[in-house]
Amino acid sequence: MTLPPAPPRDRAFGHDALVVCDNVVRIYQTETVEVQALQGLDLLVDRGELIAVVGASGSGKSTLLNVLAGTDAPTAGKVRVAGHDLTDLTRTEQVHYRRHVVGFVRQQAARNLVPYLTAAQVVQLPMTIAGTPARTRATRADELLDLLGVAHCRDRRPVEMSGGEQQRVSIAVALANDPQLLLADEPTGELDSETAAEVFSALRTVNRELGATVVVVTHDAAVSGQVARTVAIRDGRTSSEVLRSEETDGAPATAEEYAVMDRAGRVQLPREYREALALTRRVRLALAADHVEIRSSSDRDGDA
Ligand SMILES: Nc1ncnc2c1ncn2[C@@H]1O[C@H](COP(=O)(O)OP(=O)(O)OP(=O)(O)O)[C@@H](O)[C@H]1O
Repeated sequence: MTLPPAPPRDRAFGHDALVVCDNVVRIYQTETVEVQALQGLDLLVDRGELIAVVGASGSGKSTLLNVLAGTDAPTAGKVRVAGHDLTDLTRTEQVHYRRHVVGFVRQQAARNLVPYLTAAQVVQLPMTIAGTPARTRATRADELLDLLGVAHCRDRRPVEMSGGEQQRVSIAVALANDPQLLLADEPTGELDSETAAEVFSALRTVNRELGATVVVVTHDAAVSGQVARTVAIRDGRTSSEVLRSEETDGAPATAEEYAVMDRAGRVQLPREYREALALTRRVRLALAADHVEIRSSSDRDGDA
């Protein structure tokens, strides 16, 4: 068949995305073993998106967040966030990046807060370190606590707050220096489902009201069910994405799952598809008018 004319070539991969992961590899080397935590991961996140990252334990989710946070460096590949090339930062740039460009919320609220500081004081802490004037610090801390629905915790220390309140204050701390990217690693992991929904709703609020781009790692199916885009990581690579449309009057919300194709054209076929048609080693590809066919080549299997 005649191929349609090729579209113009892409500009630089993800040239207008806020987050660009291009073939990112992270290998942990210990004395006895080598673990490939990220194995050529590609990911683009646009400014203003809120995405969920899901995947089995050990698939590389936390490694990805640590790389994006600038606290871990990839072994190979490119990572760019808001124009900062994370594989090429000087010490000073690294400090600036972690202080101003990204905010991080960890699963354990205790690691986000300080036991002897009140909510207002702990939200002001990153601003003090950044040299923000006292009056601005106090006003911004109050505004953030208010936006996150925890203004009543202003003068309370962590022990005087519930788990959900602690995590909402943690989000305020992460947003103190107005980062462009907010990263959250299982922020609802230690909460019951009702409290988890409140914390997740707070993440949606900051995404909507402050325009922060949010990447949240979660095991919580309810969370990934509420975002427009869920990216699944398998064996250190992005393997599939679910895109959801919002419910509009009359039309129900829809969710559609897509396989991810990398820049070299590689797509991972789900195991159940491969098993159903006994697809192994080699397959036949054929281009049709609006799709590509993949067929078993079992008749020729066994060839060298
Ligand atoms: N510092 C490290 N040294 C050695 N191996 C590591 C290190 N950190 C992570 N790994 C390994 O890298 C792989 C990916 O780990 P990672 O923590 O990113 O997975 P995850 O998807 O976040 O898992 P979980 O959902 O359990 O938190 C795992 O096999 C893990 O054991």
